[in-house]
Amino acid sequence: MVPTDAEVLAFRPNDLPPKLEIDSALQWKHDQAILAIGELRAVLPTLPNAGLVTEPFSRREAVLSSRIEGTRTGLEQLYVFEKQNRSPLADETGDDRDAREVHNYVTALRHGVALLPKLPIGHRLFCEMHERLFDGLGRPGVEPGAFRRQQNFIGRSTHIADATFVPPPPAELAALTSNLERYVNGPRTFPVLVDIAIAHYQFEAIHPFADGNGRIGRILITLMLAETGLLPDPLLYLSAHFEHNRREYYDRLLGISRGGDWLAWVDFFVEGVGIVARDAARRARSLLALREQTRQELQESGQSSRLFTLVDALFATPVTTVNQAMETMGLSSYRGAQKNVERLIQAGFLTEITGQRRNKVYVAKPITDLLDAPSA
Ligand SMILES: Nc1ncnc2c1ncn2[C@@H]1O[C@H](COP(=O)(O)OP(=O)(O)OP(=O)(O)O)[C@@H](O)[C@H]1O
Repeated sequence: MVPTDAEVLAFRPNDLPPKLEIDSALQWKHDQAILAIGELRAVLPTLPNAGLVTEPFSRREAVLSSRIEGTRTGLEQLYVFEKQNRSPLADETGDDRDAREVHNYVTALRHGVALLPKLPIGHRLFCEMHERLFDGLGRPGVEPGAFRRQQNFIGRSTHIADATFVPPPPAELAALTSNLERYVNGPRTFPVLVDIAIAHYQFEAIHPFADGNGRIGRILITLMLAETGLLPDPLLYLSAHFEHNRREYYDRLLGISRGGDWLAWVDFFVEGVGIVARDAARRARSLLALREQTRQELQESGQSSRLFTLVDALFATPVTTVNQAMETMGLSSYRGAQKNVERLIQAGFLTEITGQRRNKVYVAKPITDLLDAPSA
């Protein structure tokens, strides 16, 4: 514990690595999780292209990770925001910030992945992603891309004295982050998923930003998973597991700071990896099956192969407009594109969602439903 200028004691996490004994039960769970990742990896060569899953999975992650912290934007609204740069929810609230924040998560994640070959996972990379996460949000007290200069705390009350957890004071952040950076980029200390669980906890315990720590820390998990080479693309996201078990997620993190209970957290994390990897493999297979079925139905009803181009584009981004469809299909006539969109509406594949006379937006509901479906 270290003093703060708010007259409460703050928690300073110990430098990594922690003292941790991996027992045979945890090792077994770890091996099962690695097998589940292998199951997901095995689906990839059967896909026409990786974008069929990487694009939609990153959107699903953005929605779920942001939802842990209370945003309301769903998958469909995110897609519409990306298409129109405005949120359908803004009609009720006049406020686009919720959707923009989820969209920013996609951008921050993508930016982090793009920087991976150039930067070590650490201070600069975290700040680069944080800058994207808060871009254009104008959140008071948050400096996008910069570590906090103030003491912060976690808890329901607005008084630090009643906080559940008080992270280290700003003066400690640089040294703690350097230690985390050395750990993350150094040789593995524990089995790989255990090291990633440790890094996520440490990042959350440091809580280097005024806001956005949960989300940057969850992107850190995906970046570390991508670095392991277990999967060729960033495809594995833990937010569904954390969102589903939010209380336990928070309690397990707190359990380390309060009682050094690393095992319970690592066990919860590793089990989660197995669950989300199997779920991702199932979802990828279902997407592929839906694509095959849709193509077959269109073929049987004598549709042109141009329409398949549109269907395939919808699997990467399940929202379109007539103008966009025209471009995707390489058509020169608006009317021609409109006819094709109507064919997909009749086939039950596209649904208009704005209810407007102009600027109509069409969503491929069979795809968004499949992505939105709760984990089995
Ligand atoms: N006891 C705890 N110790 C350390 N980290 C915790 C603890 N409880 C929760 N957390 C982490 O802190 C995150 C919340 O921190 P923060 O508010 O900075 O993140 P966020 O992504 O911005 O969320 P929000 O959108 O609410 O601001 C949680 O998502 C979780 O990852």
